[in-house]
Amino acid sequence: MAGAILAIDQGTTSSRAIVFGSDFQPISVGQKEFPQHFPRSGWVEHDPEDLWSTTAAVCREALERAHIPVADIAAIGITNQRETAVVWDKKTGKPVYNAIVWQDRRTADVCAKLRAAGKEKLITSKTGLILDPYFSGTKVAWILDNVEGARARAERGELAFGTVDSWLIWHLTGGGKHVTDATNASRTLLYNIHDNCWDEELCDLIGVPMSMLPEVKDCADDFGMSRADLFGRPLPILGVAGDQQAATLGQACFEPGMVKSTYGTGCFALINTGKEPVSSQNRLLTTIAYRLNGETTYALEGSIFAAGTTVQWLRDGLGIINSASDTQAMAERSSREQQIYLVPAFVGLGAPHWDADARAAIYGLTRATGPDDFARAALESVGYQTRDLIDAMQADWSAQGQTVLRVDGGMSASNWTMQFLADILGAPVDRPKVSETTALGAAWLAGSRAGAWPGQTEFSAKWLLDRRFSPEMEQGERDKLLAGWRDAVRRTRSN
Ligand SMILES: Nc1ncnc2c1ncn2[C@@H]1O[C@H](COP(=O)(O)OP(=O)(O)O)[C@@H](O)[C@H]1O
Ligand SMILES: O=P(O)(O)OC[C@H](O)CO
Repeated sequence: MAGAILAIDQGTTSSRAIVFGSDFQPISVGQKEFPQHFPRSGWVEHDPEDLWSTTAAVCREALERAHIPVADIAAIGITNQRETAVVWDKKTGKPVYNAIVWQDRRTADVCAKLRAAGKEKLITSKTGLILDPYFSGTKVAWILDNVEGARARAERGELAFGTVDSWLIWHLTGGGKHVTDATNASRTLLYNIHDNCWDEELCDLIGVPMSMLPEVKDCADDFGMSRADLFGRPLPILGVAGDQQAATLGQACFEPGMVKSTYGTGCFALINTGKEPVSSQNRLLTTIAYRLNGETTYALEGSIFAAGTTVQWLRDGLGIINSASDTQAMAERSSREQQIYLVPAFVGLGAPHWDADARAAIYGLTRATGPDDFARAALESVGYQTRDLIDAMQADWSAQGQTVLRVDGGMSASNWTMQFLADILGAPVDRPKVSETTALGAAWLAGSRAGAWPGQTEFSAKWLLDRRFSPEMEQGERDKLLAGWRDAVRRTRSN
């Protein structure tokens, strides 16, 4: 099948590769988990060598399982966990420290100092981001300041910084290319999203020498050729986007006002706001949705740190479920008499609260509360948090109008959760047939650049609905539940 694409999805907990046919359907998948390192409370690291070795292995696995000649692969597309920072030696390709992961909070004090120095407004106006340890810039500076000799080496031009896409491309191309795309660059705190370039003032302020930074390309662009020995022949890398932006493309959210929400470990909702960046009054992020043919399309993003991870906590922390899908029957059994609220601030609260010090809490327990009610509260917390994001989006951008939410990610498989989401939003929730929207978005970038896949209009027309969840809840009930949720969040916040 000519026109097939190898899509790499390097995520927080696993590396995946999917071969898509020219009909946009997955042909084969390879997936490998890798170790998470938690050296101290609030620190999260990955070994960069693991990111690369698992990626190379899953690519080979997917290619073998596809049972098609490698010559039929038109291109490689890459999508990745965003913000995670890798610093390596330009000569040897060896990392100088582990990758510091997006969830890592170690630079909270650096952010607090910058805030106290009155720098947040400047940073937000240029980057569209909030001054938070979530983003790459302060993580890179931490490596330079804490690994012996690293800052001097960086200043001599010997070290490279990259988000995970850059690190993978460096290795895929045999160390020849130090590149990234505009979406990944827009998550670093170092990139000016209005001028579309690295920002010297921000690099000075945060302490990252500009010689470390990769060249920034469009999302569909020439990122180099893979080494001939890796997959049997060199393959062109023609598409790159951060995973949430890739999901936005895979969901064909090309029109202003279209919004997608991805439910994996966390939840990330992006609304396409068109060619003009909308600056948020409600603590959402302004970010680059995609850059194609030199033209930038922007999005407002709401990032929530706990969605599927709350279900994992029911399994691994409380031991009340064996597998994530058990929650469906439990939530169905739970009595509405039991109105408990779980605010899943396990690593603080993300948008729109940005409260790094809040910790999770449960309210409304009685002697009759049981495991079924905990499961329901966990699933409901995902709906409530999404509602908070959508409210913020509507307040920021009046052009939005009626919301139809396109959903994807592992947790969107939960029918109960998706129905509650529609109920609490009071708006329809659409789940597509292809659940691998993140990888599909990367594949579309590469496939369209290769000329093997169609452009936006035809691709959008092929987006197929699996199921629409329509709101069934009475307005009075919704208002009552939301009032209880807001009260629970207020009591959980540290600020
Ligand atoms: N049927 C289900 N019901 C509830 N949660 C689910 C279900 N299936 C998967 N999940 C949750 O979805 C998450 C996995 O989604 P995935 O998109 O693979 O995440 P990631 O890419 O962040 O690793 C897990 O946290 C899991 O608990
Ligand atoms: O790897 P995921 O799917 O958990 O996504 C991580 C996000 O890109 C973090 O911003």
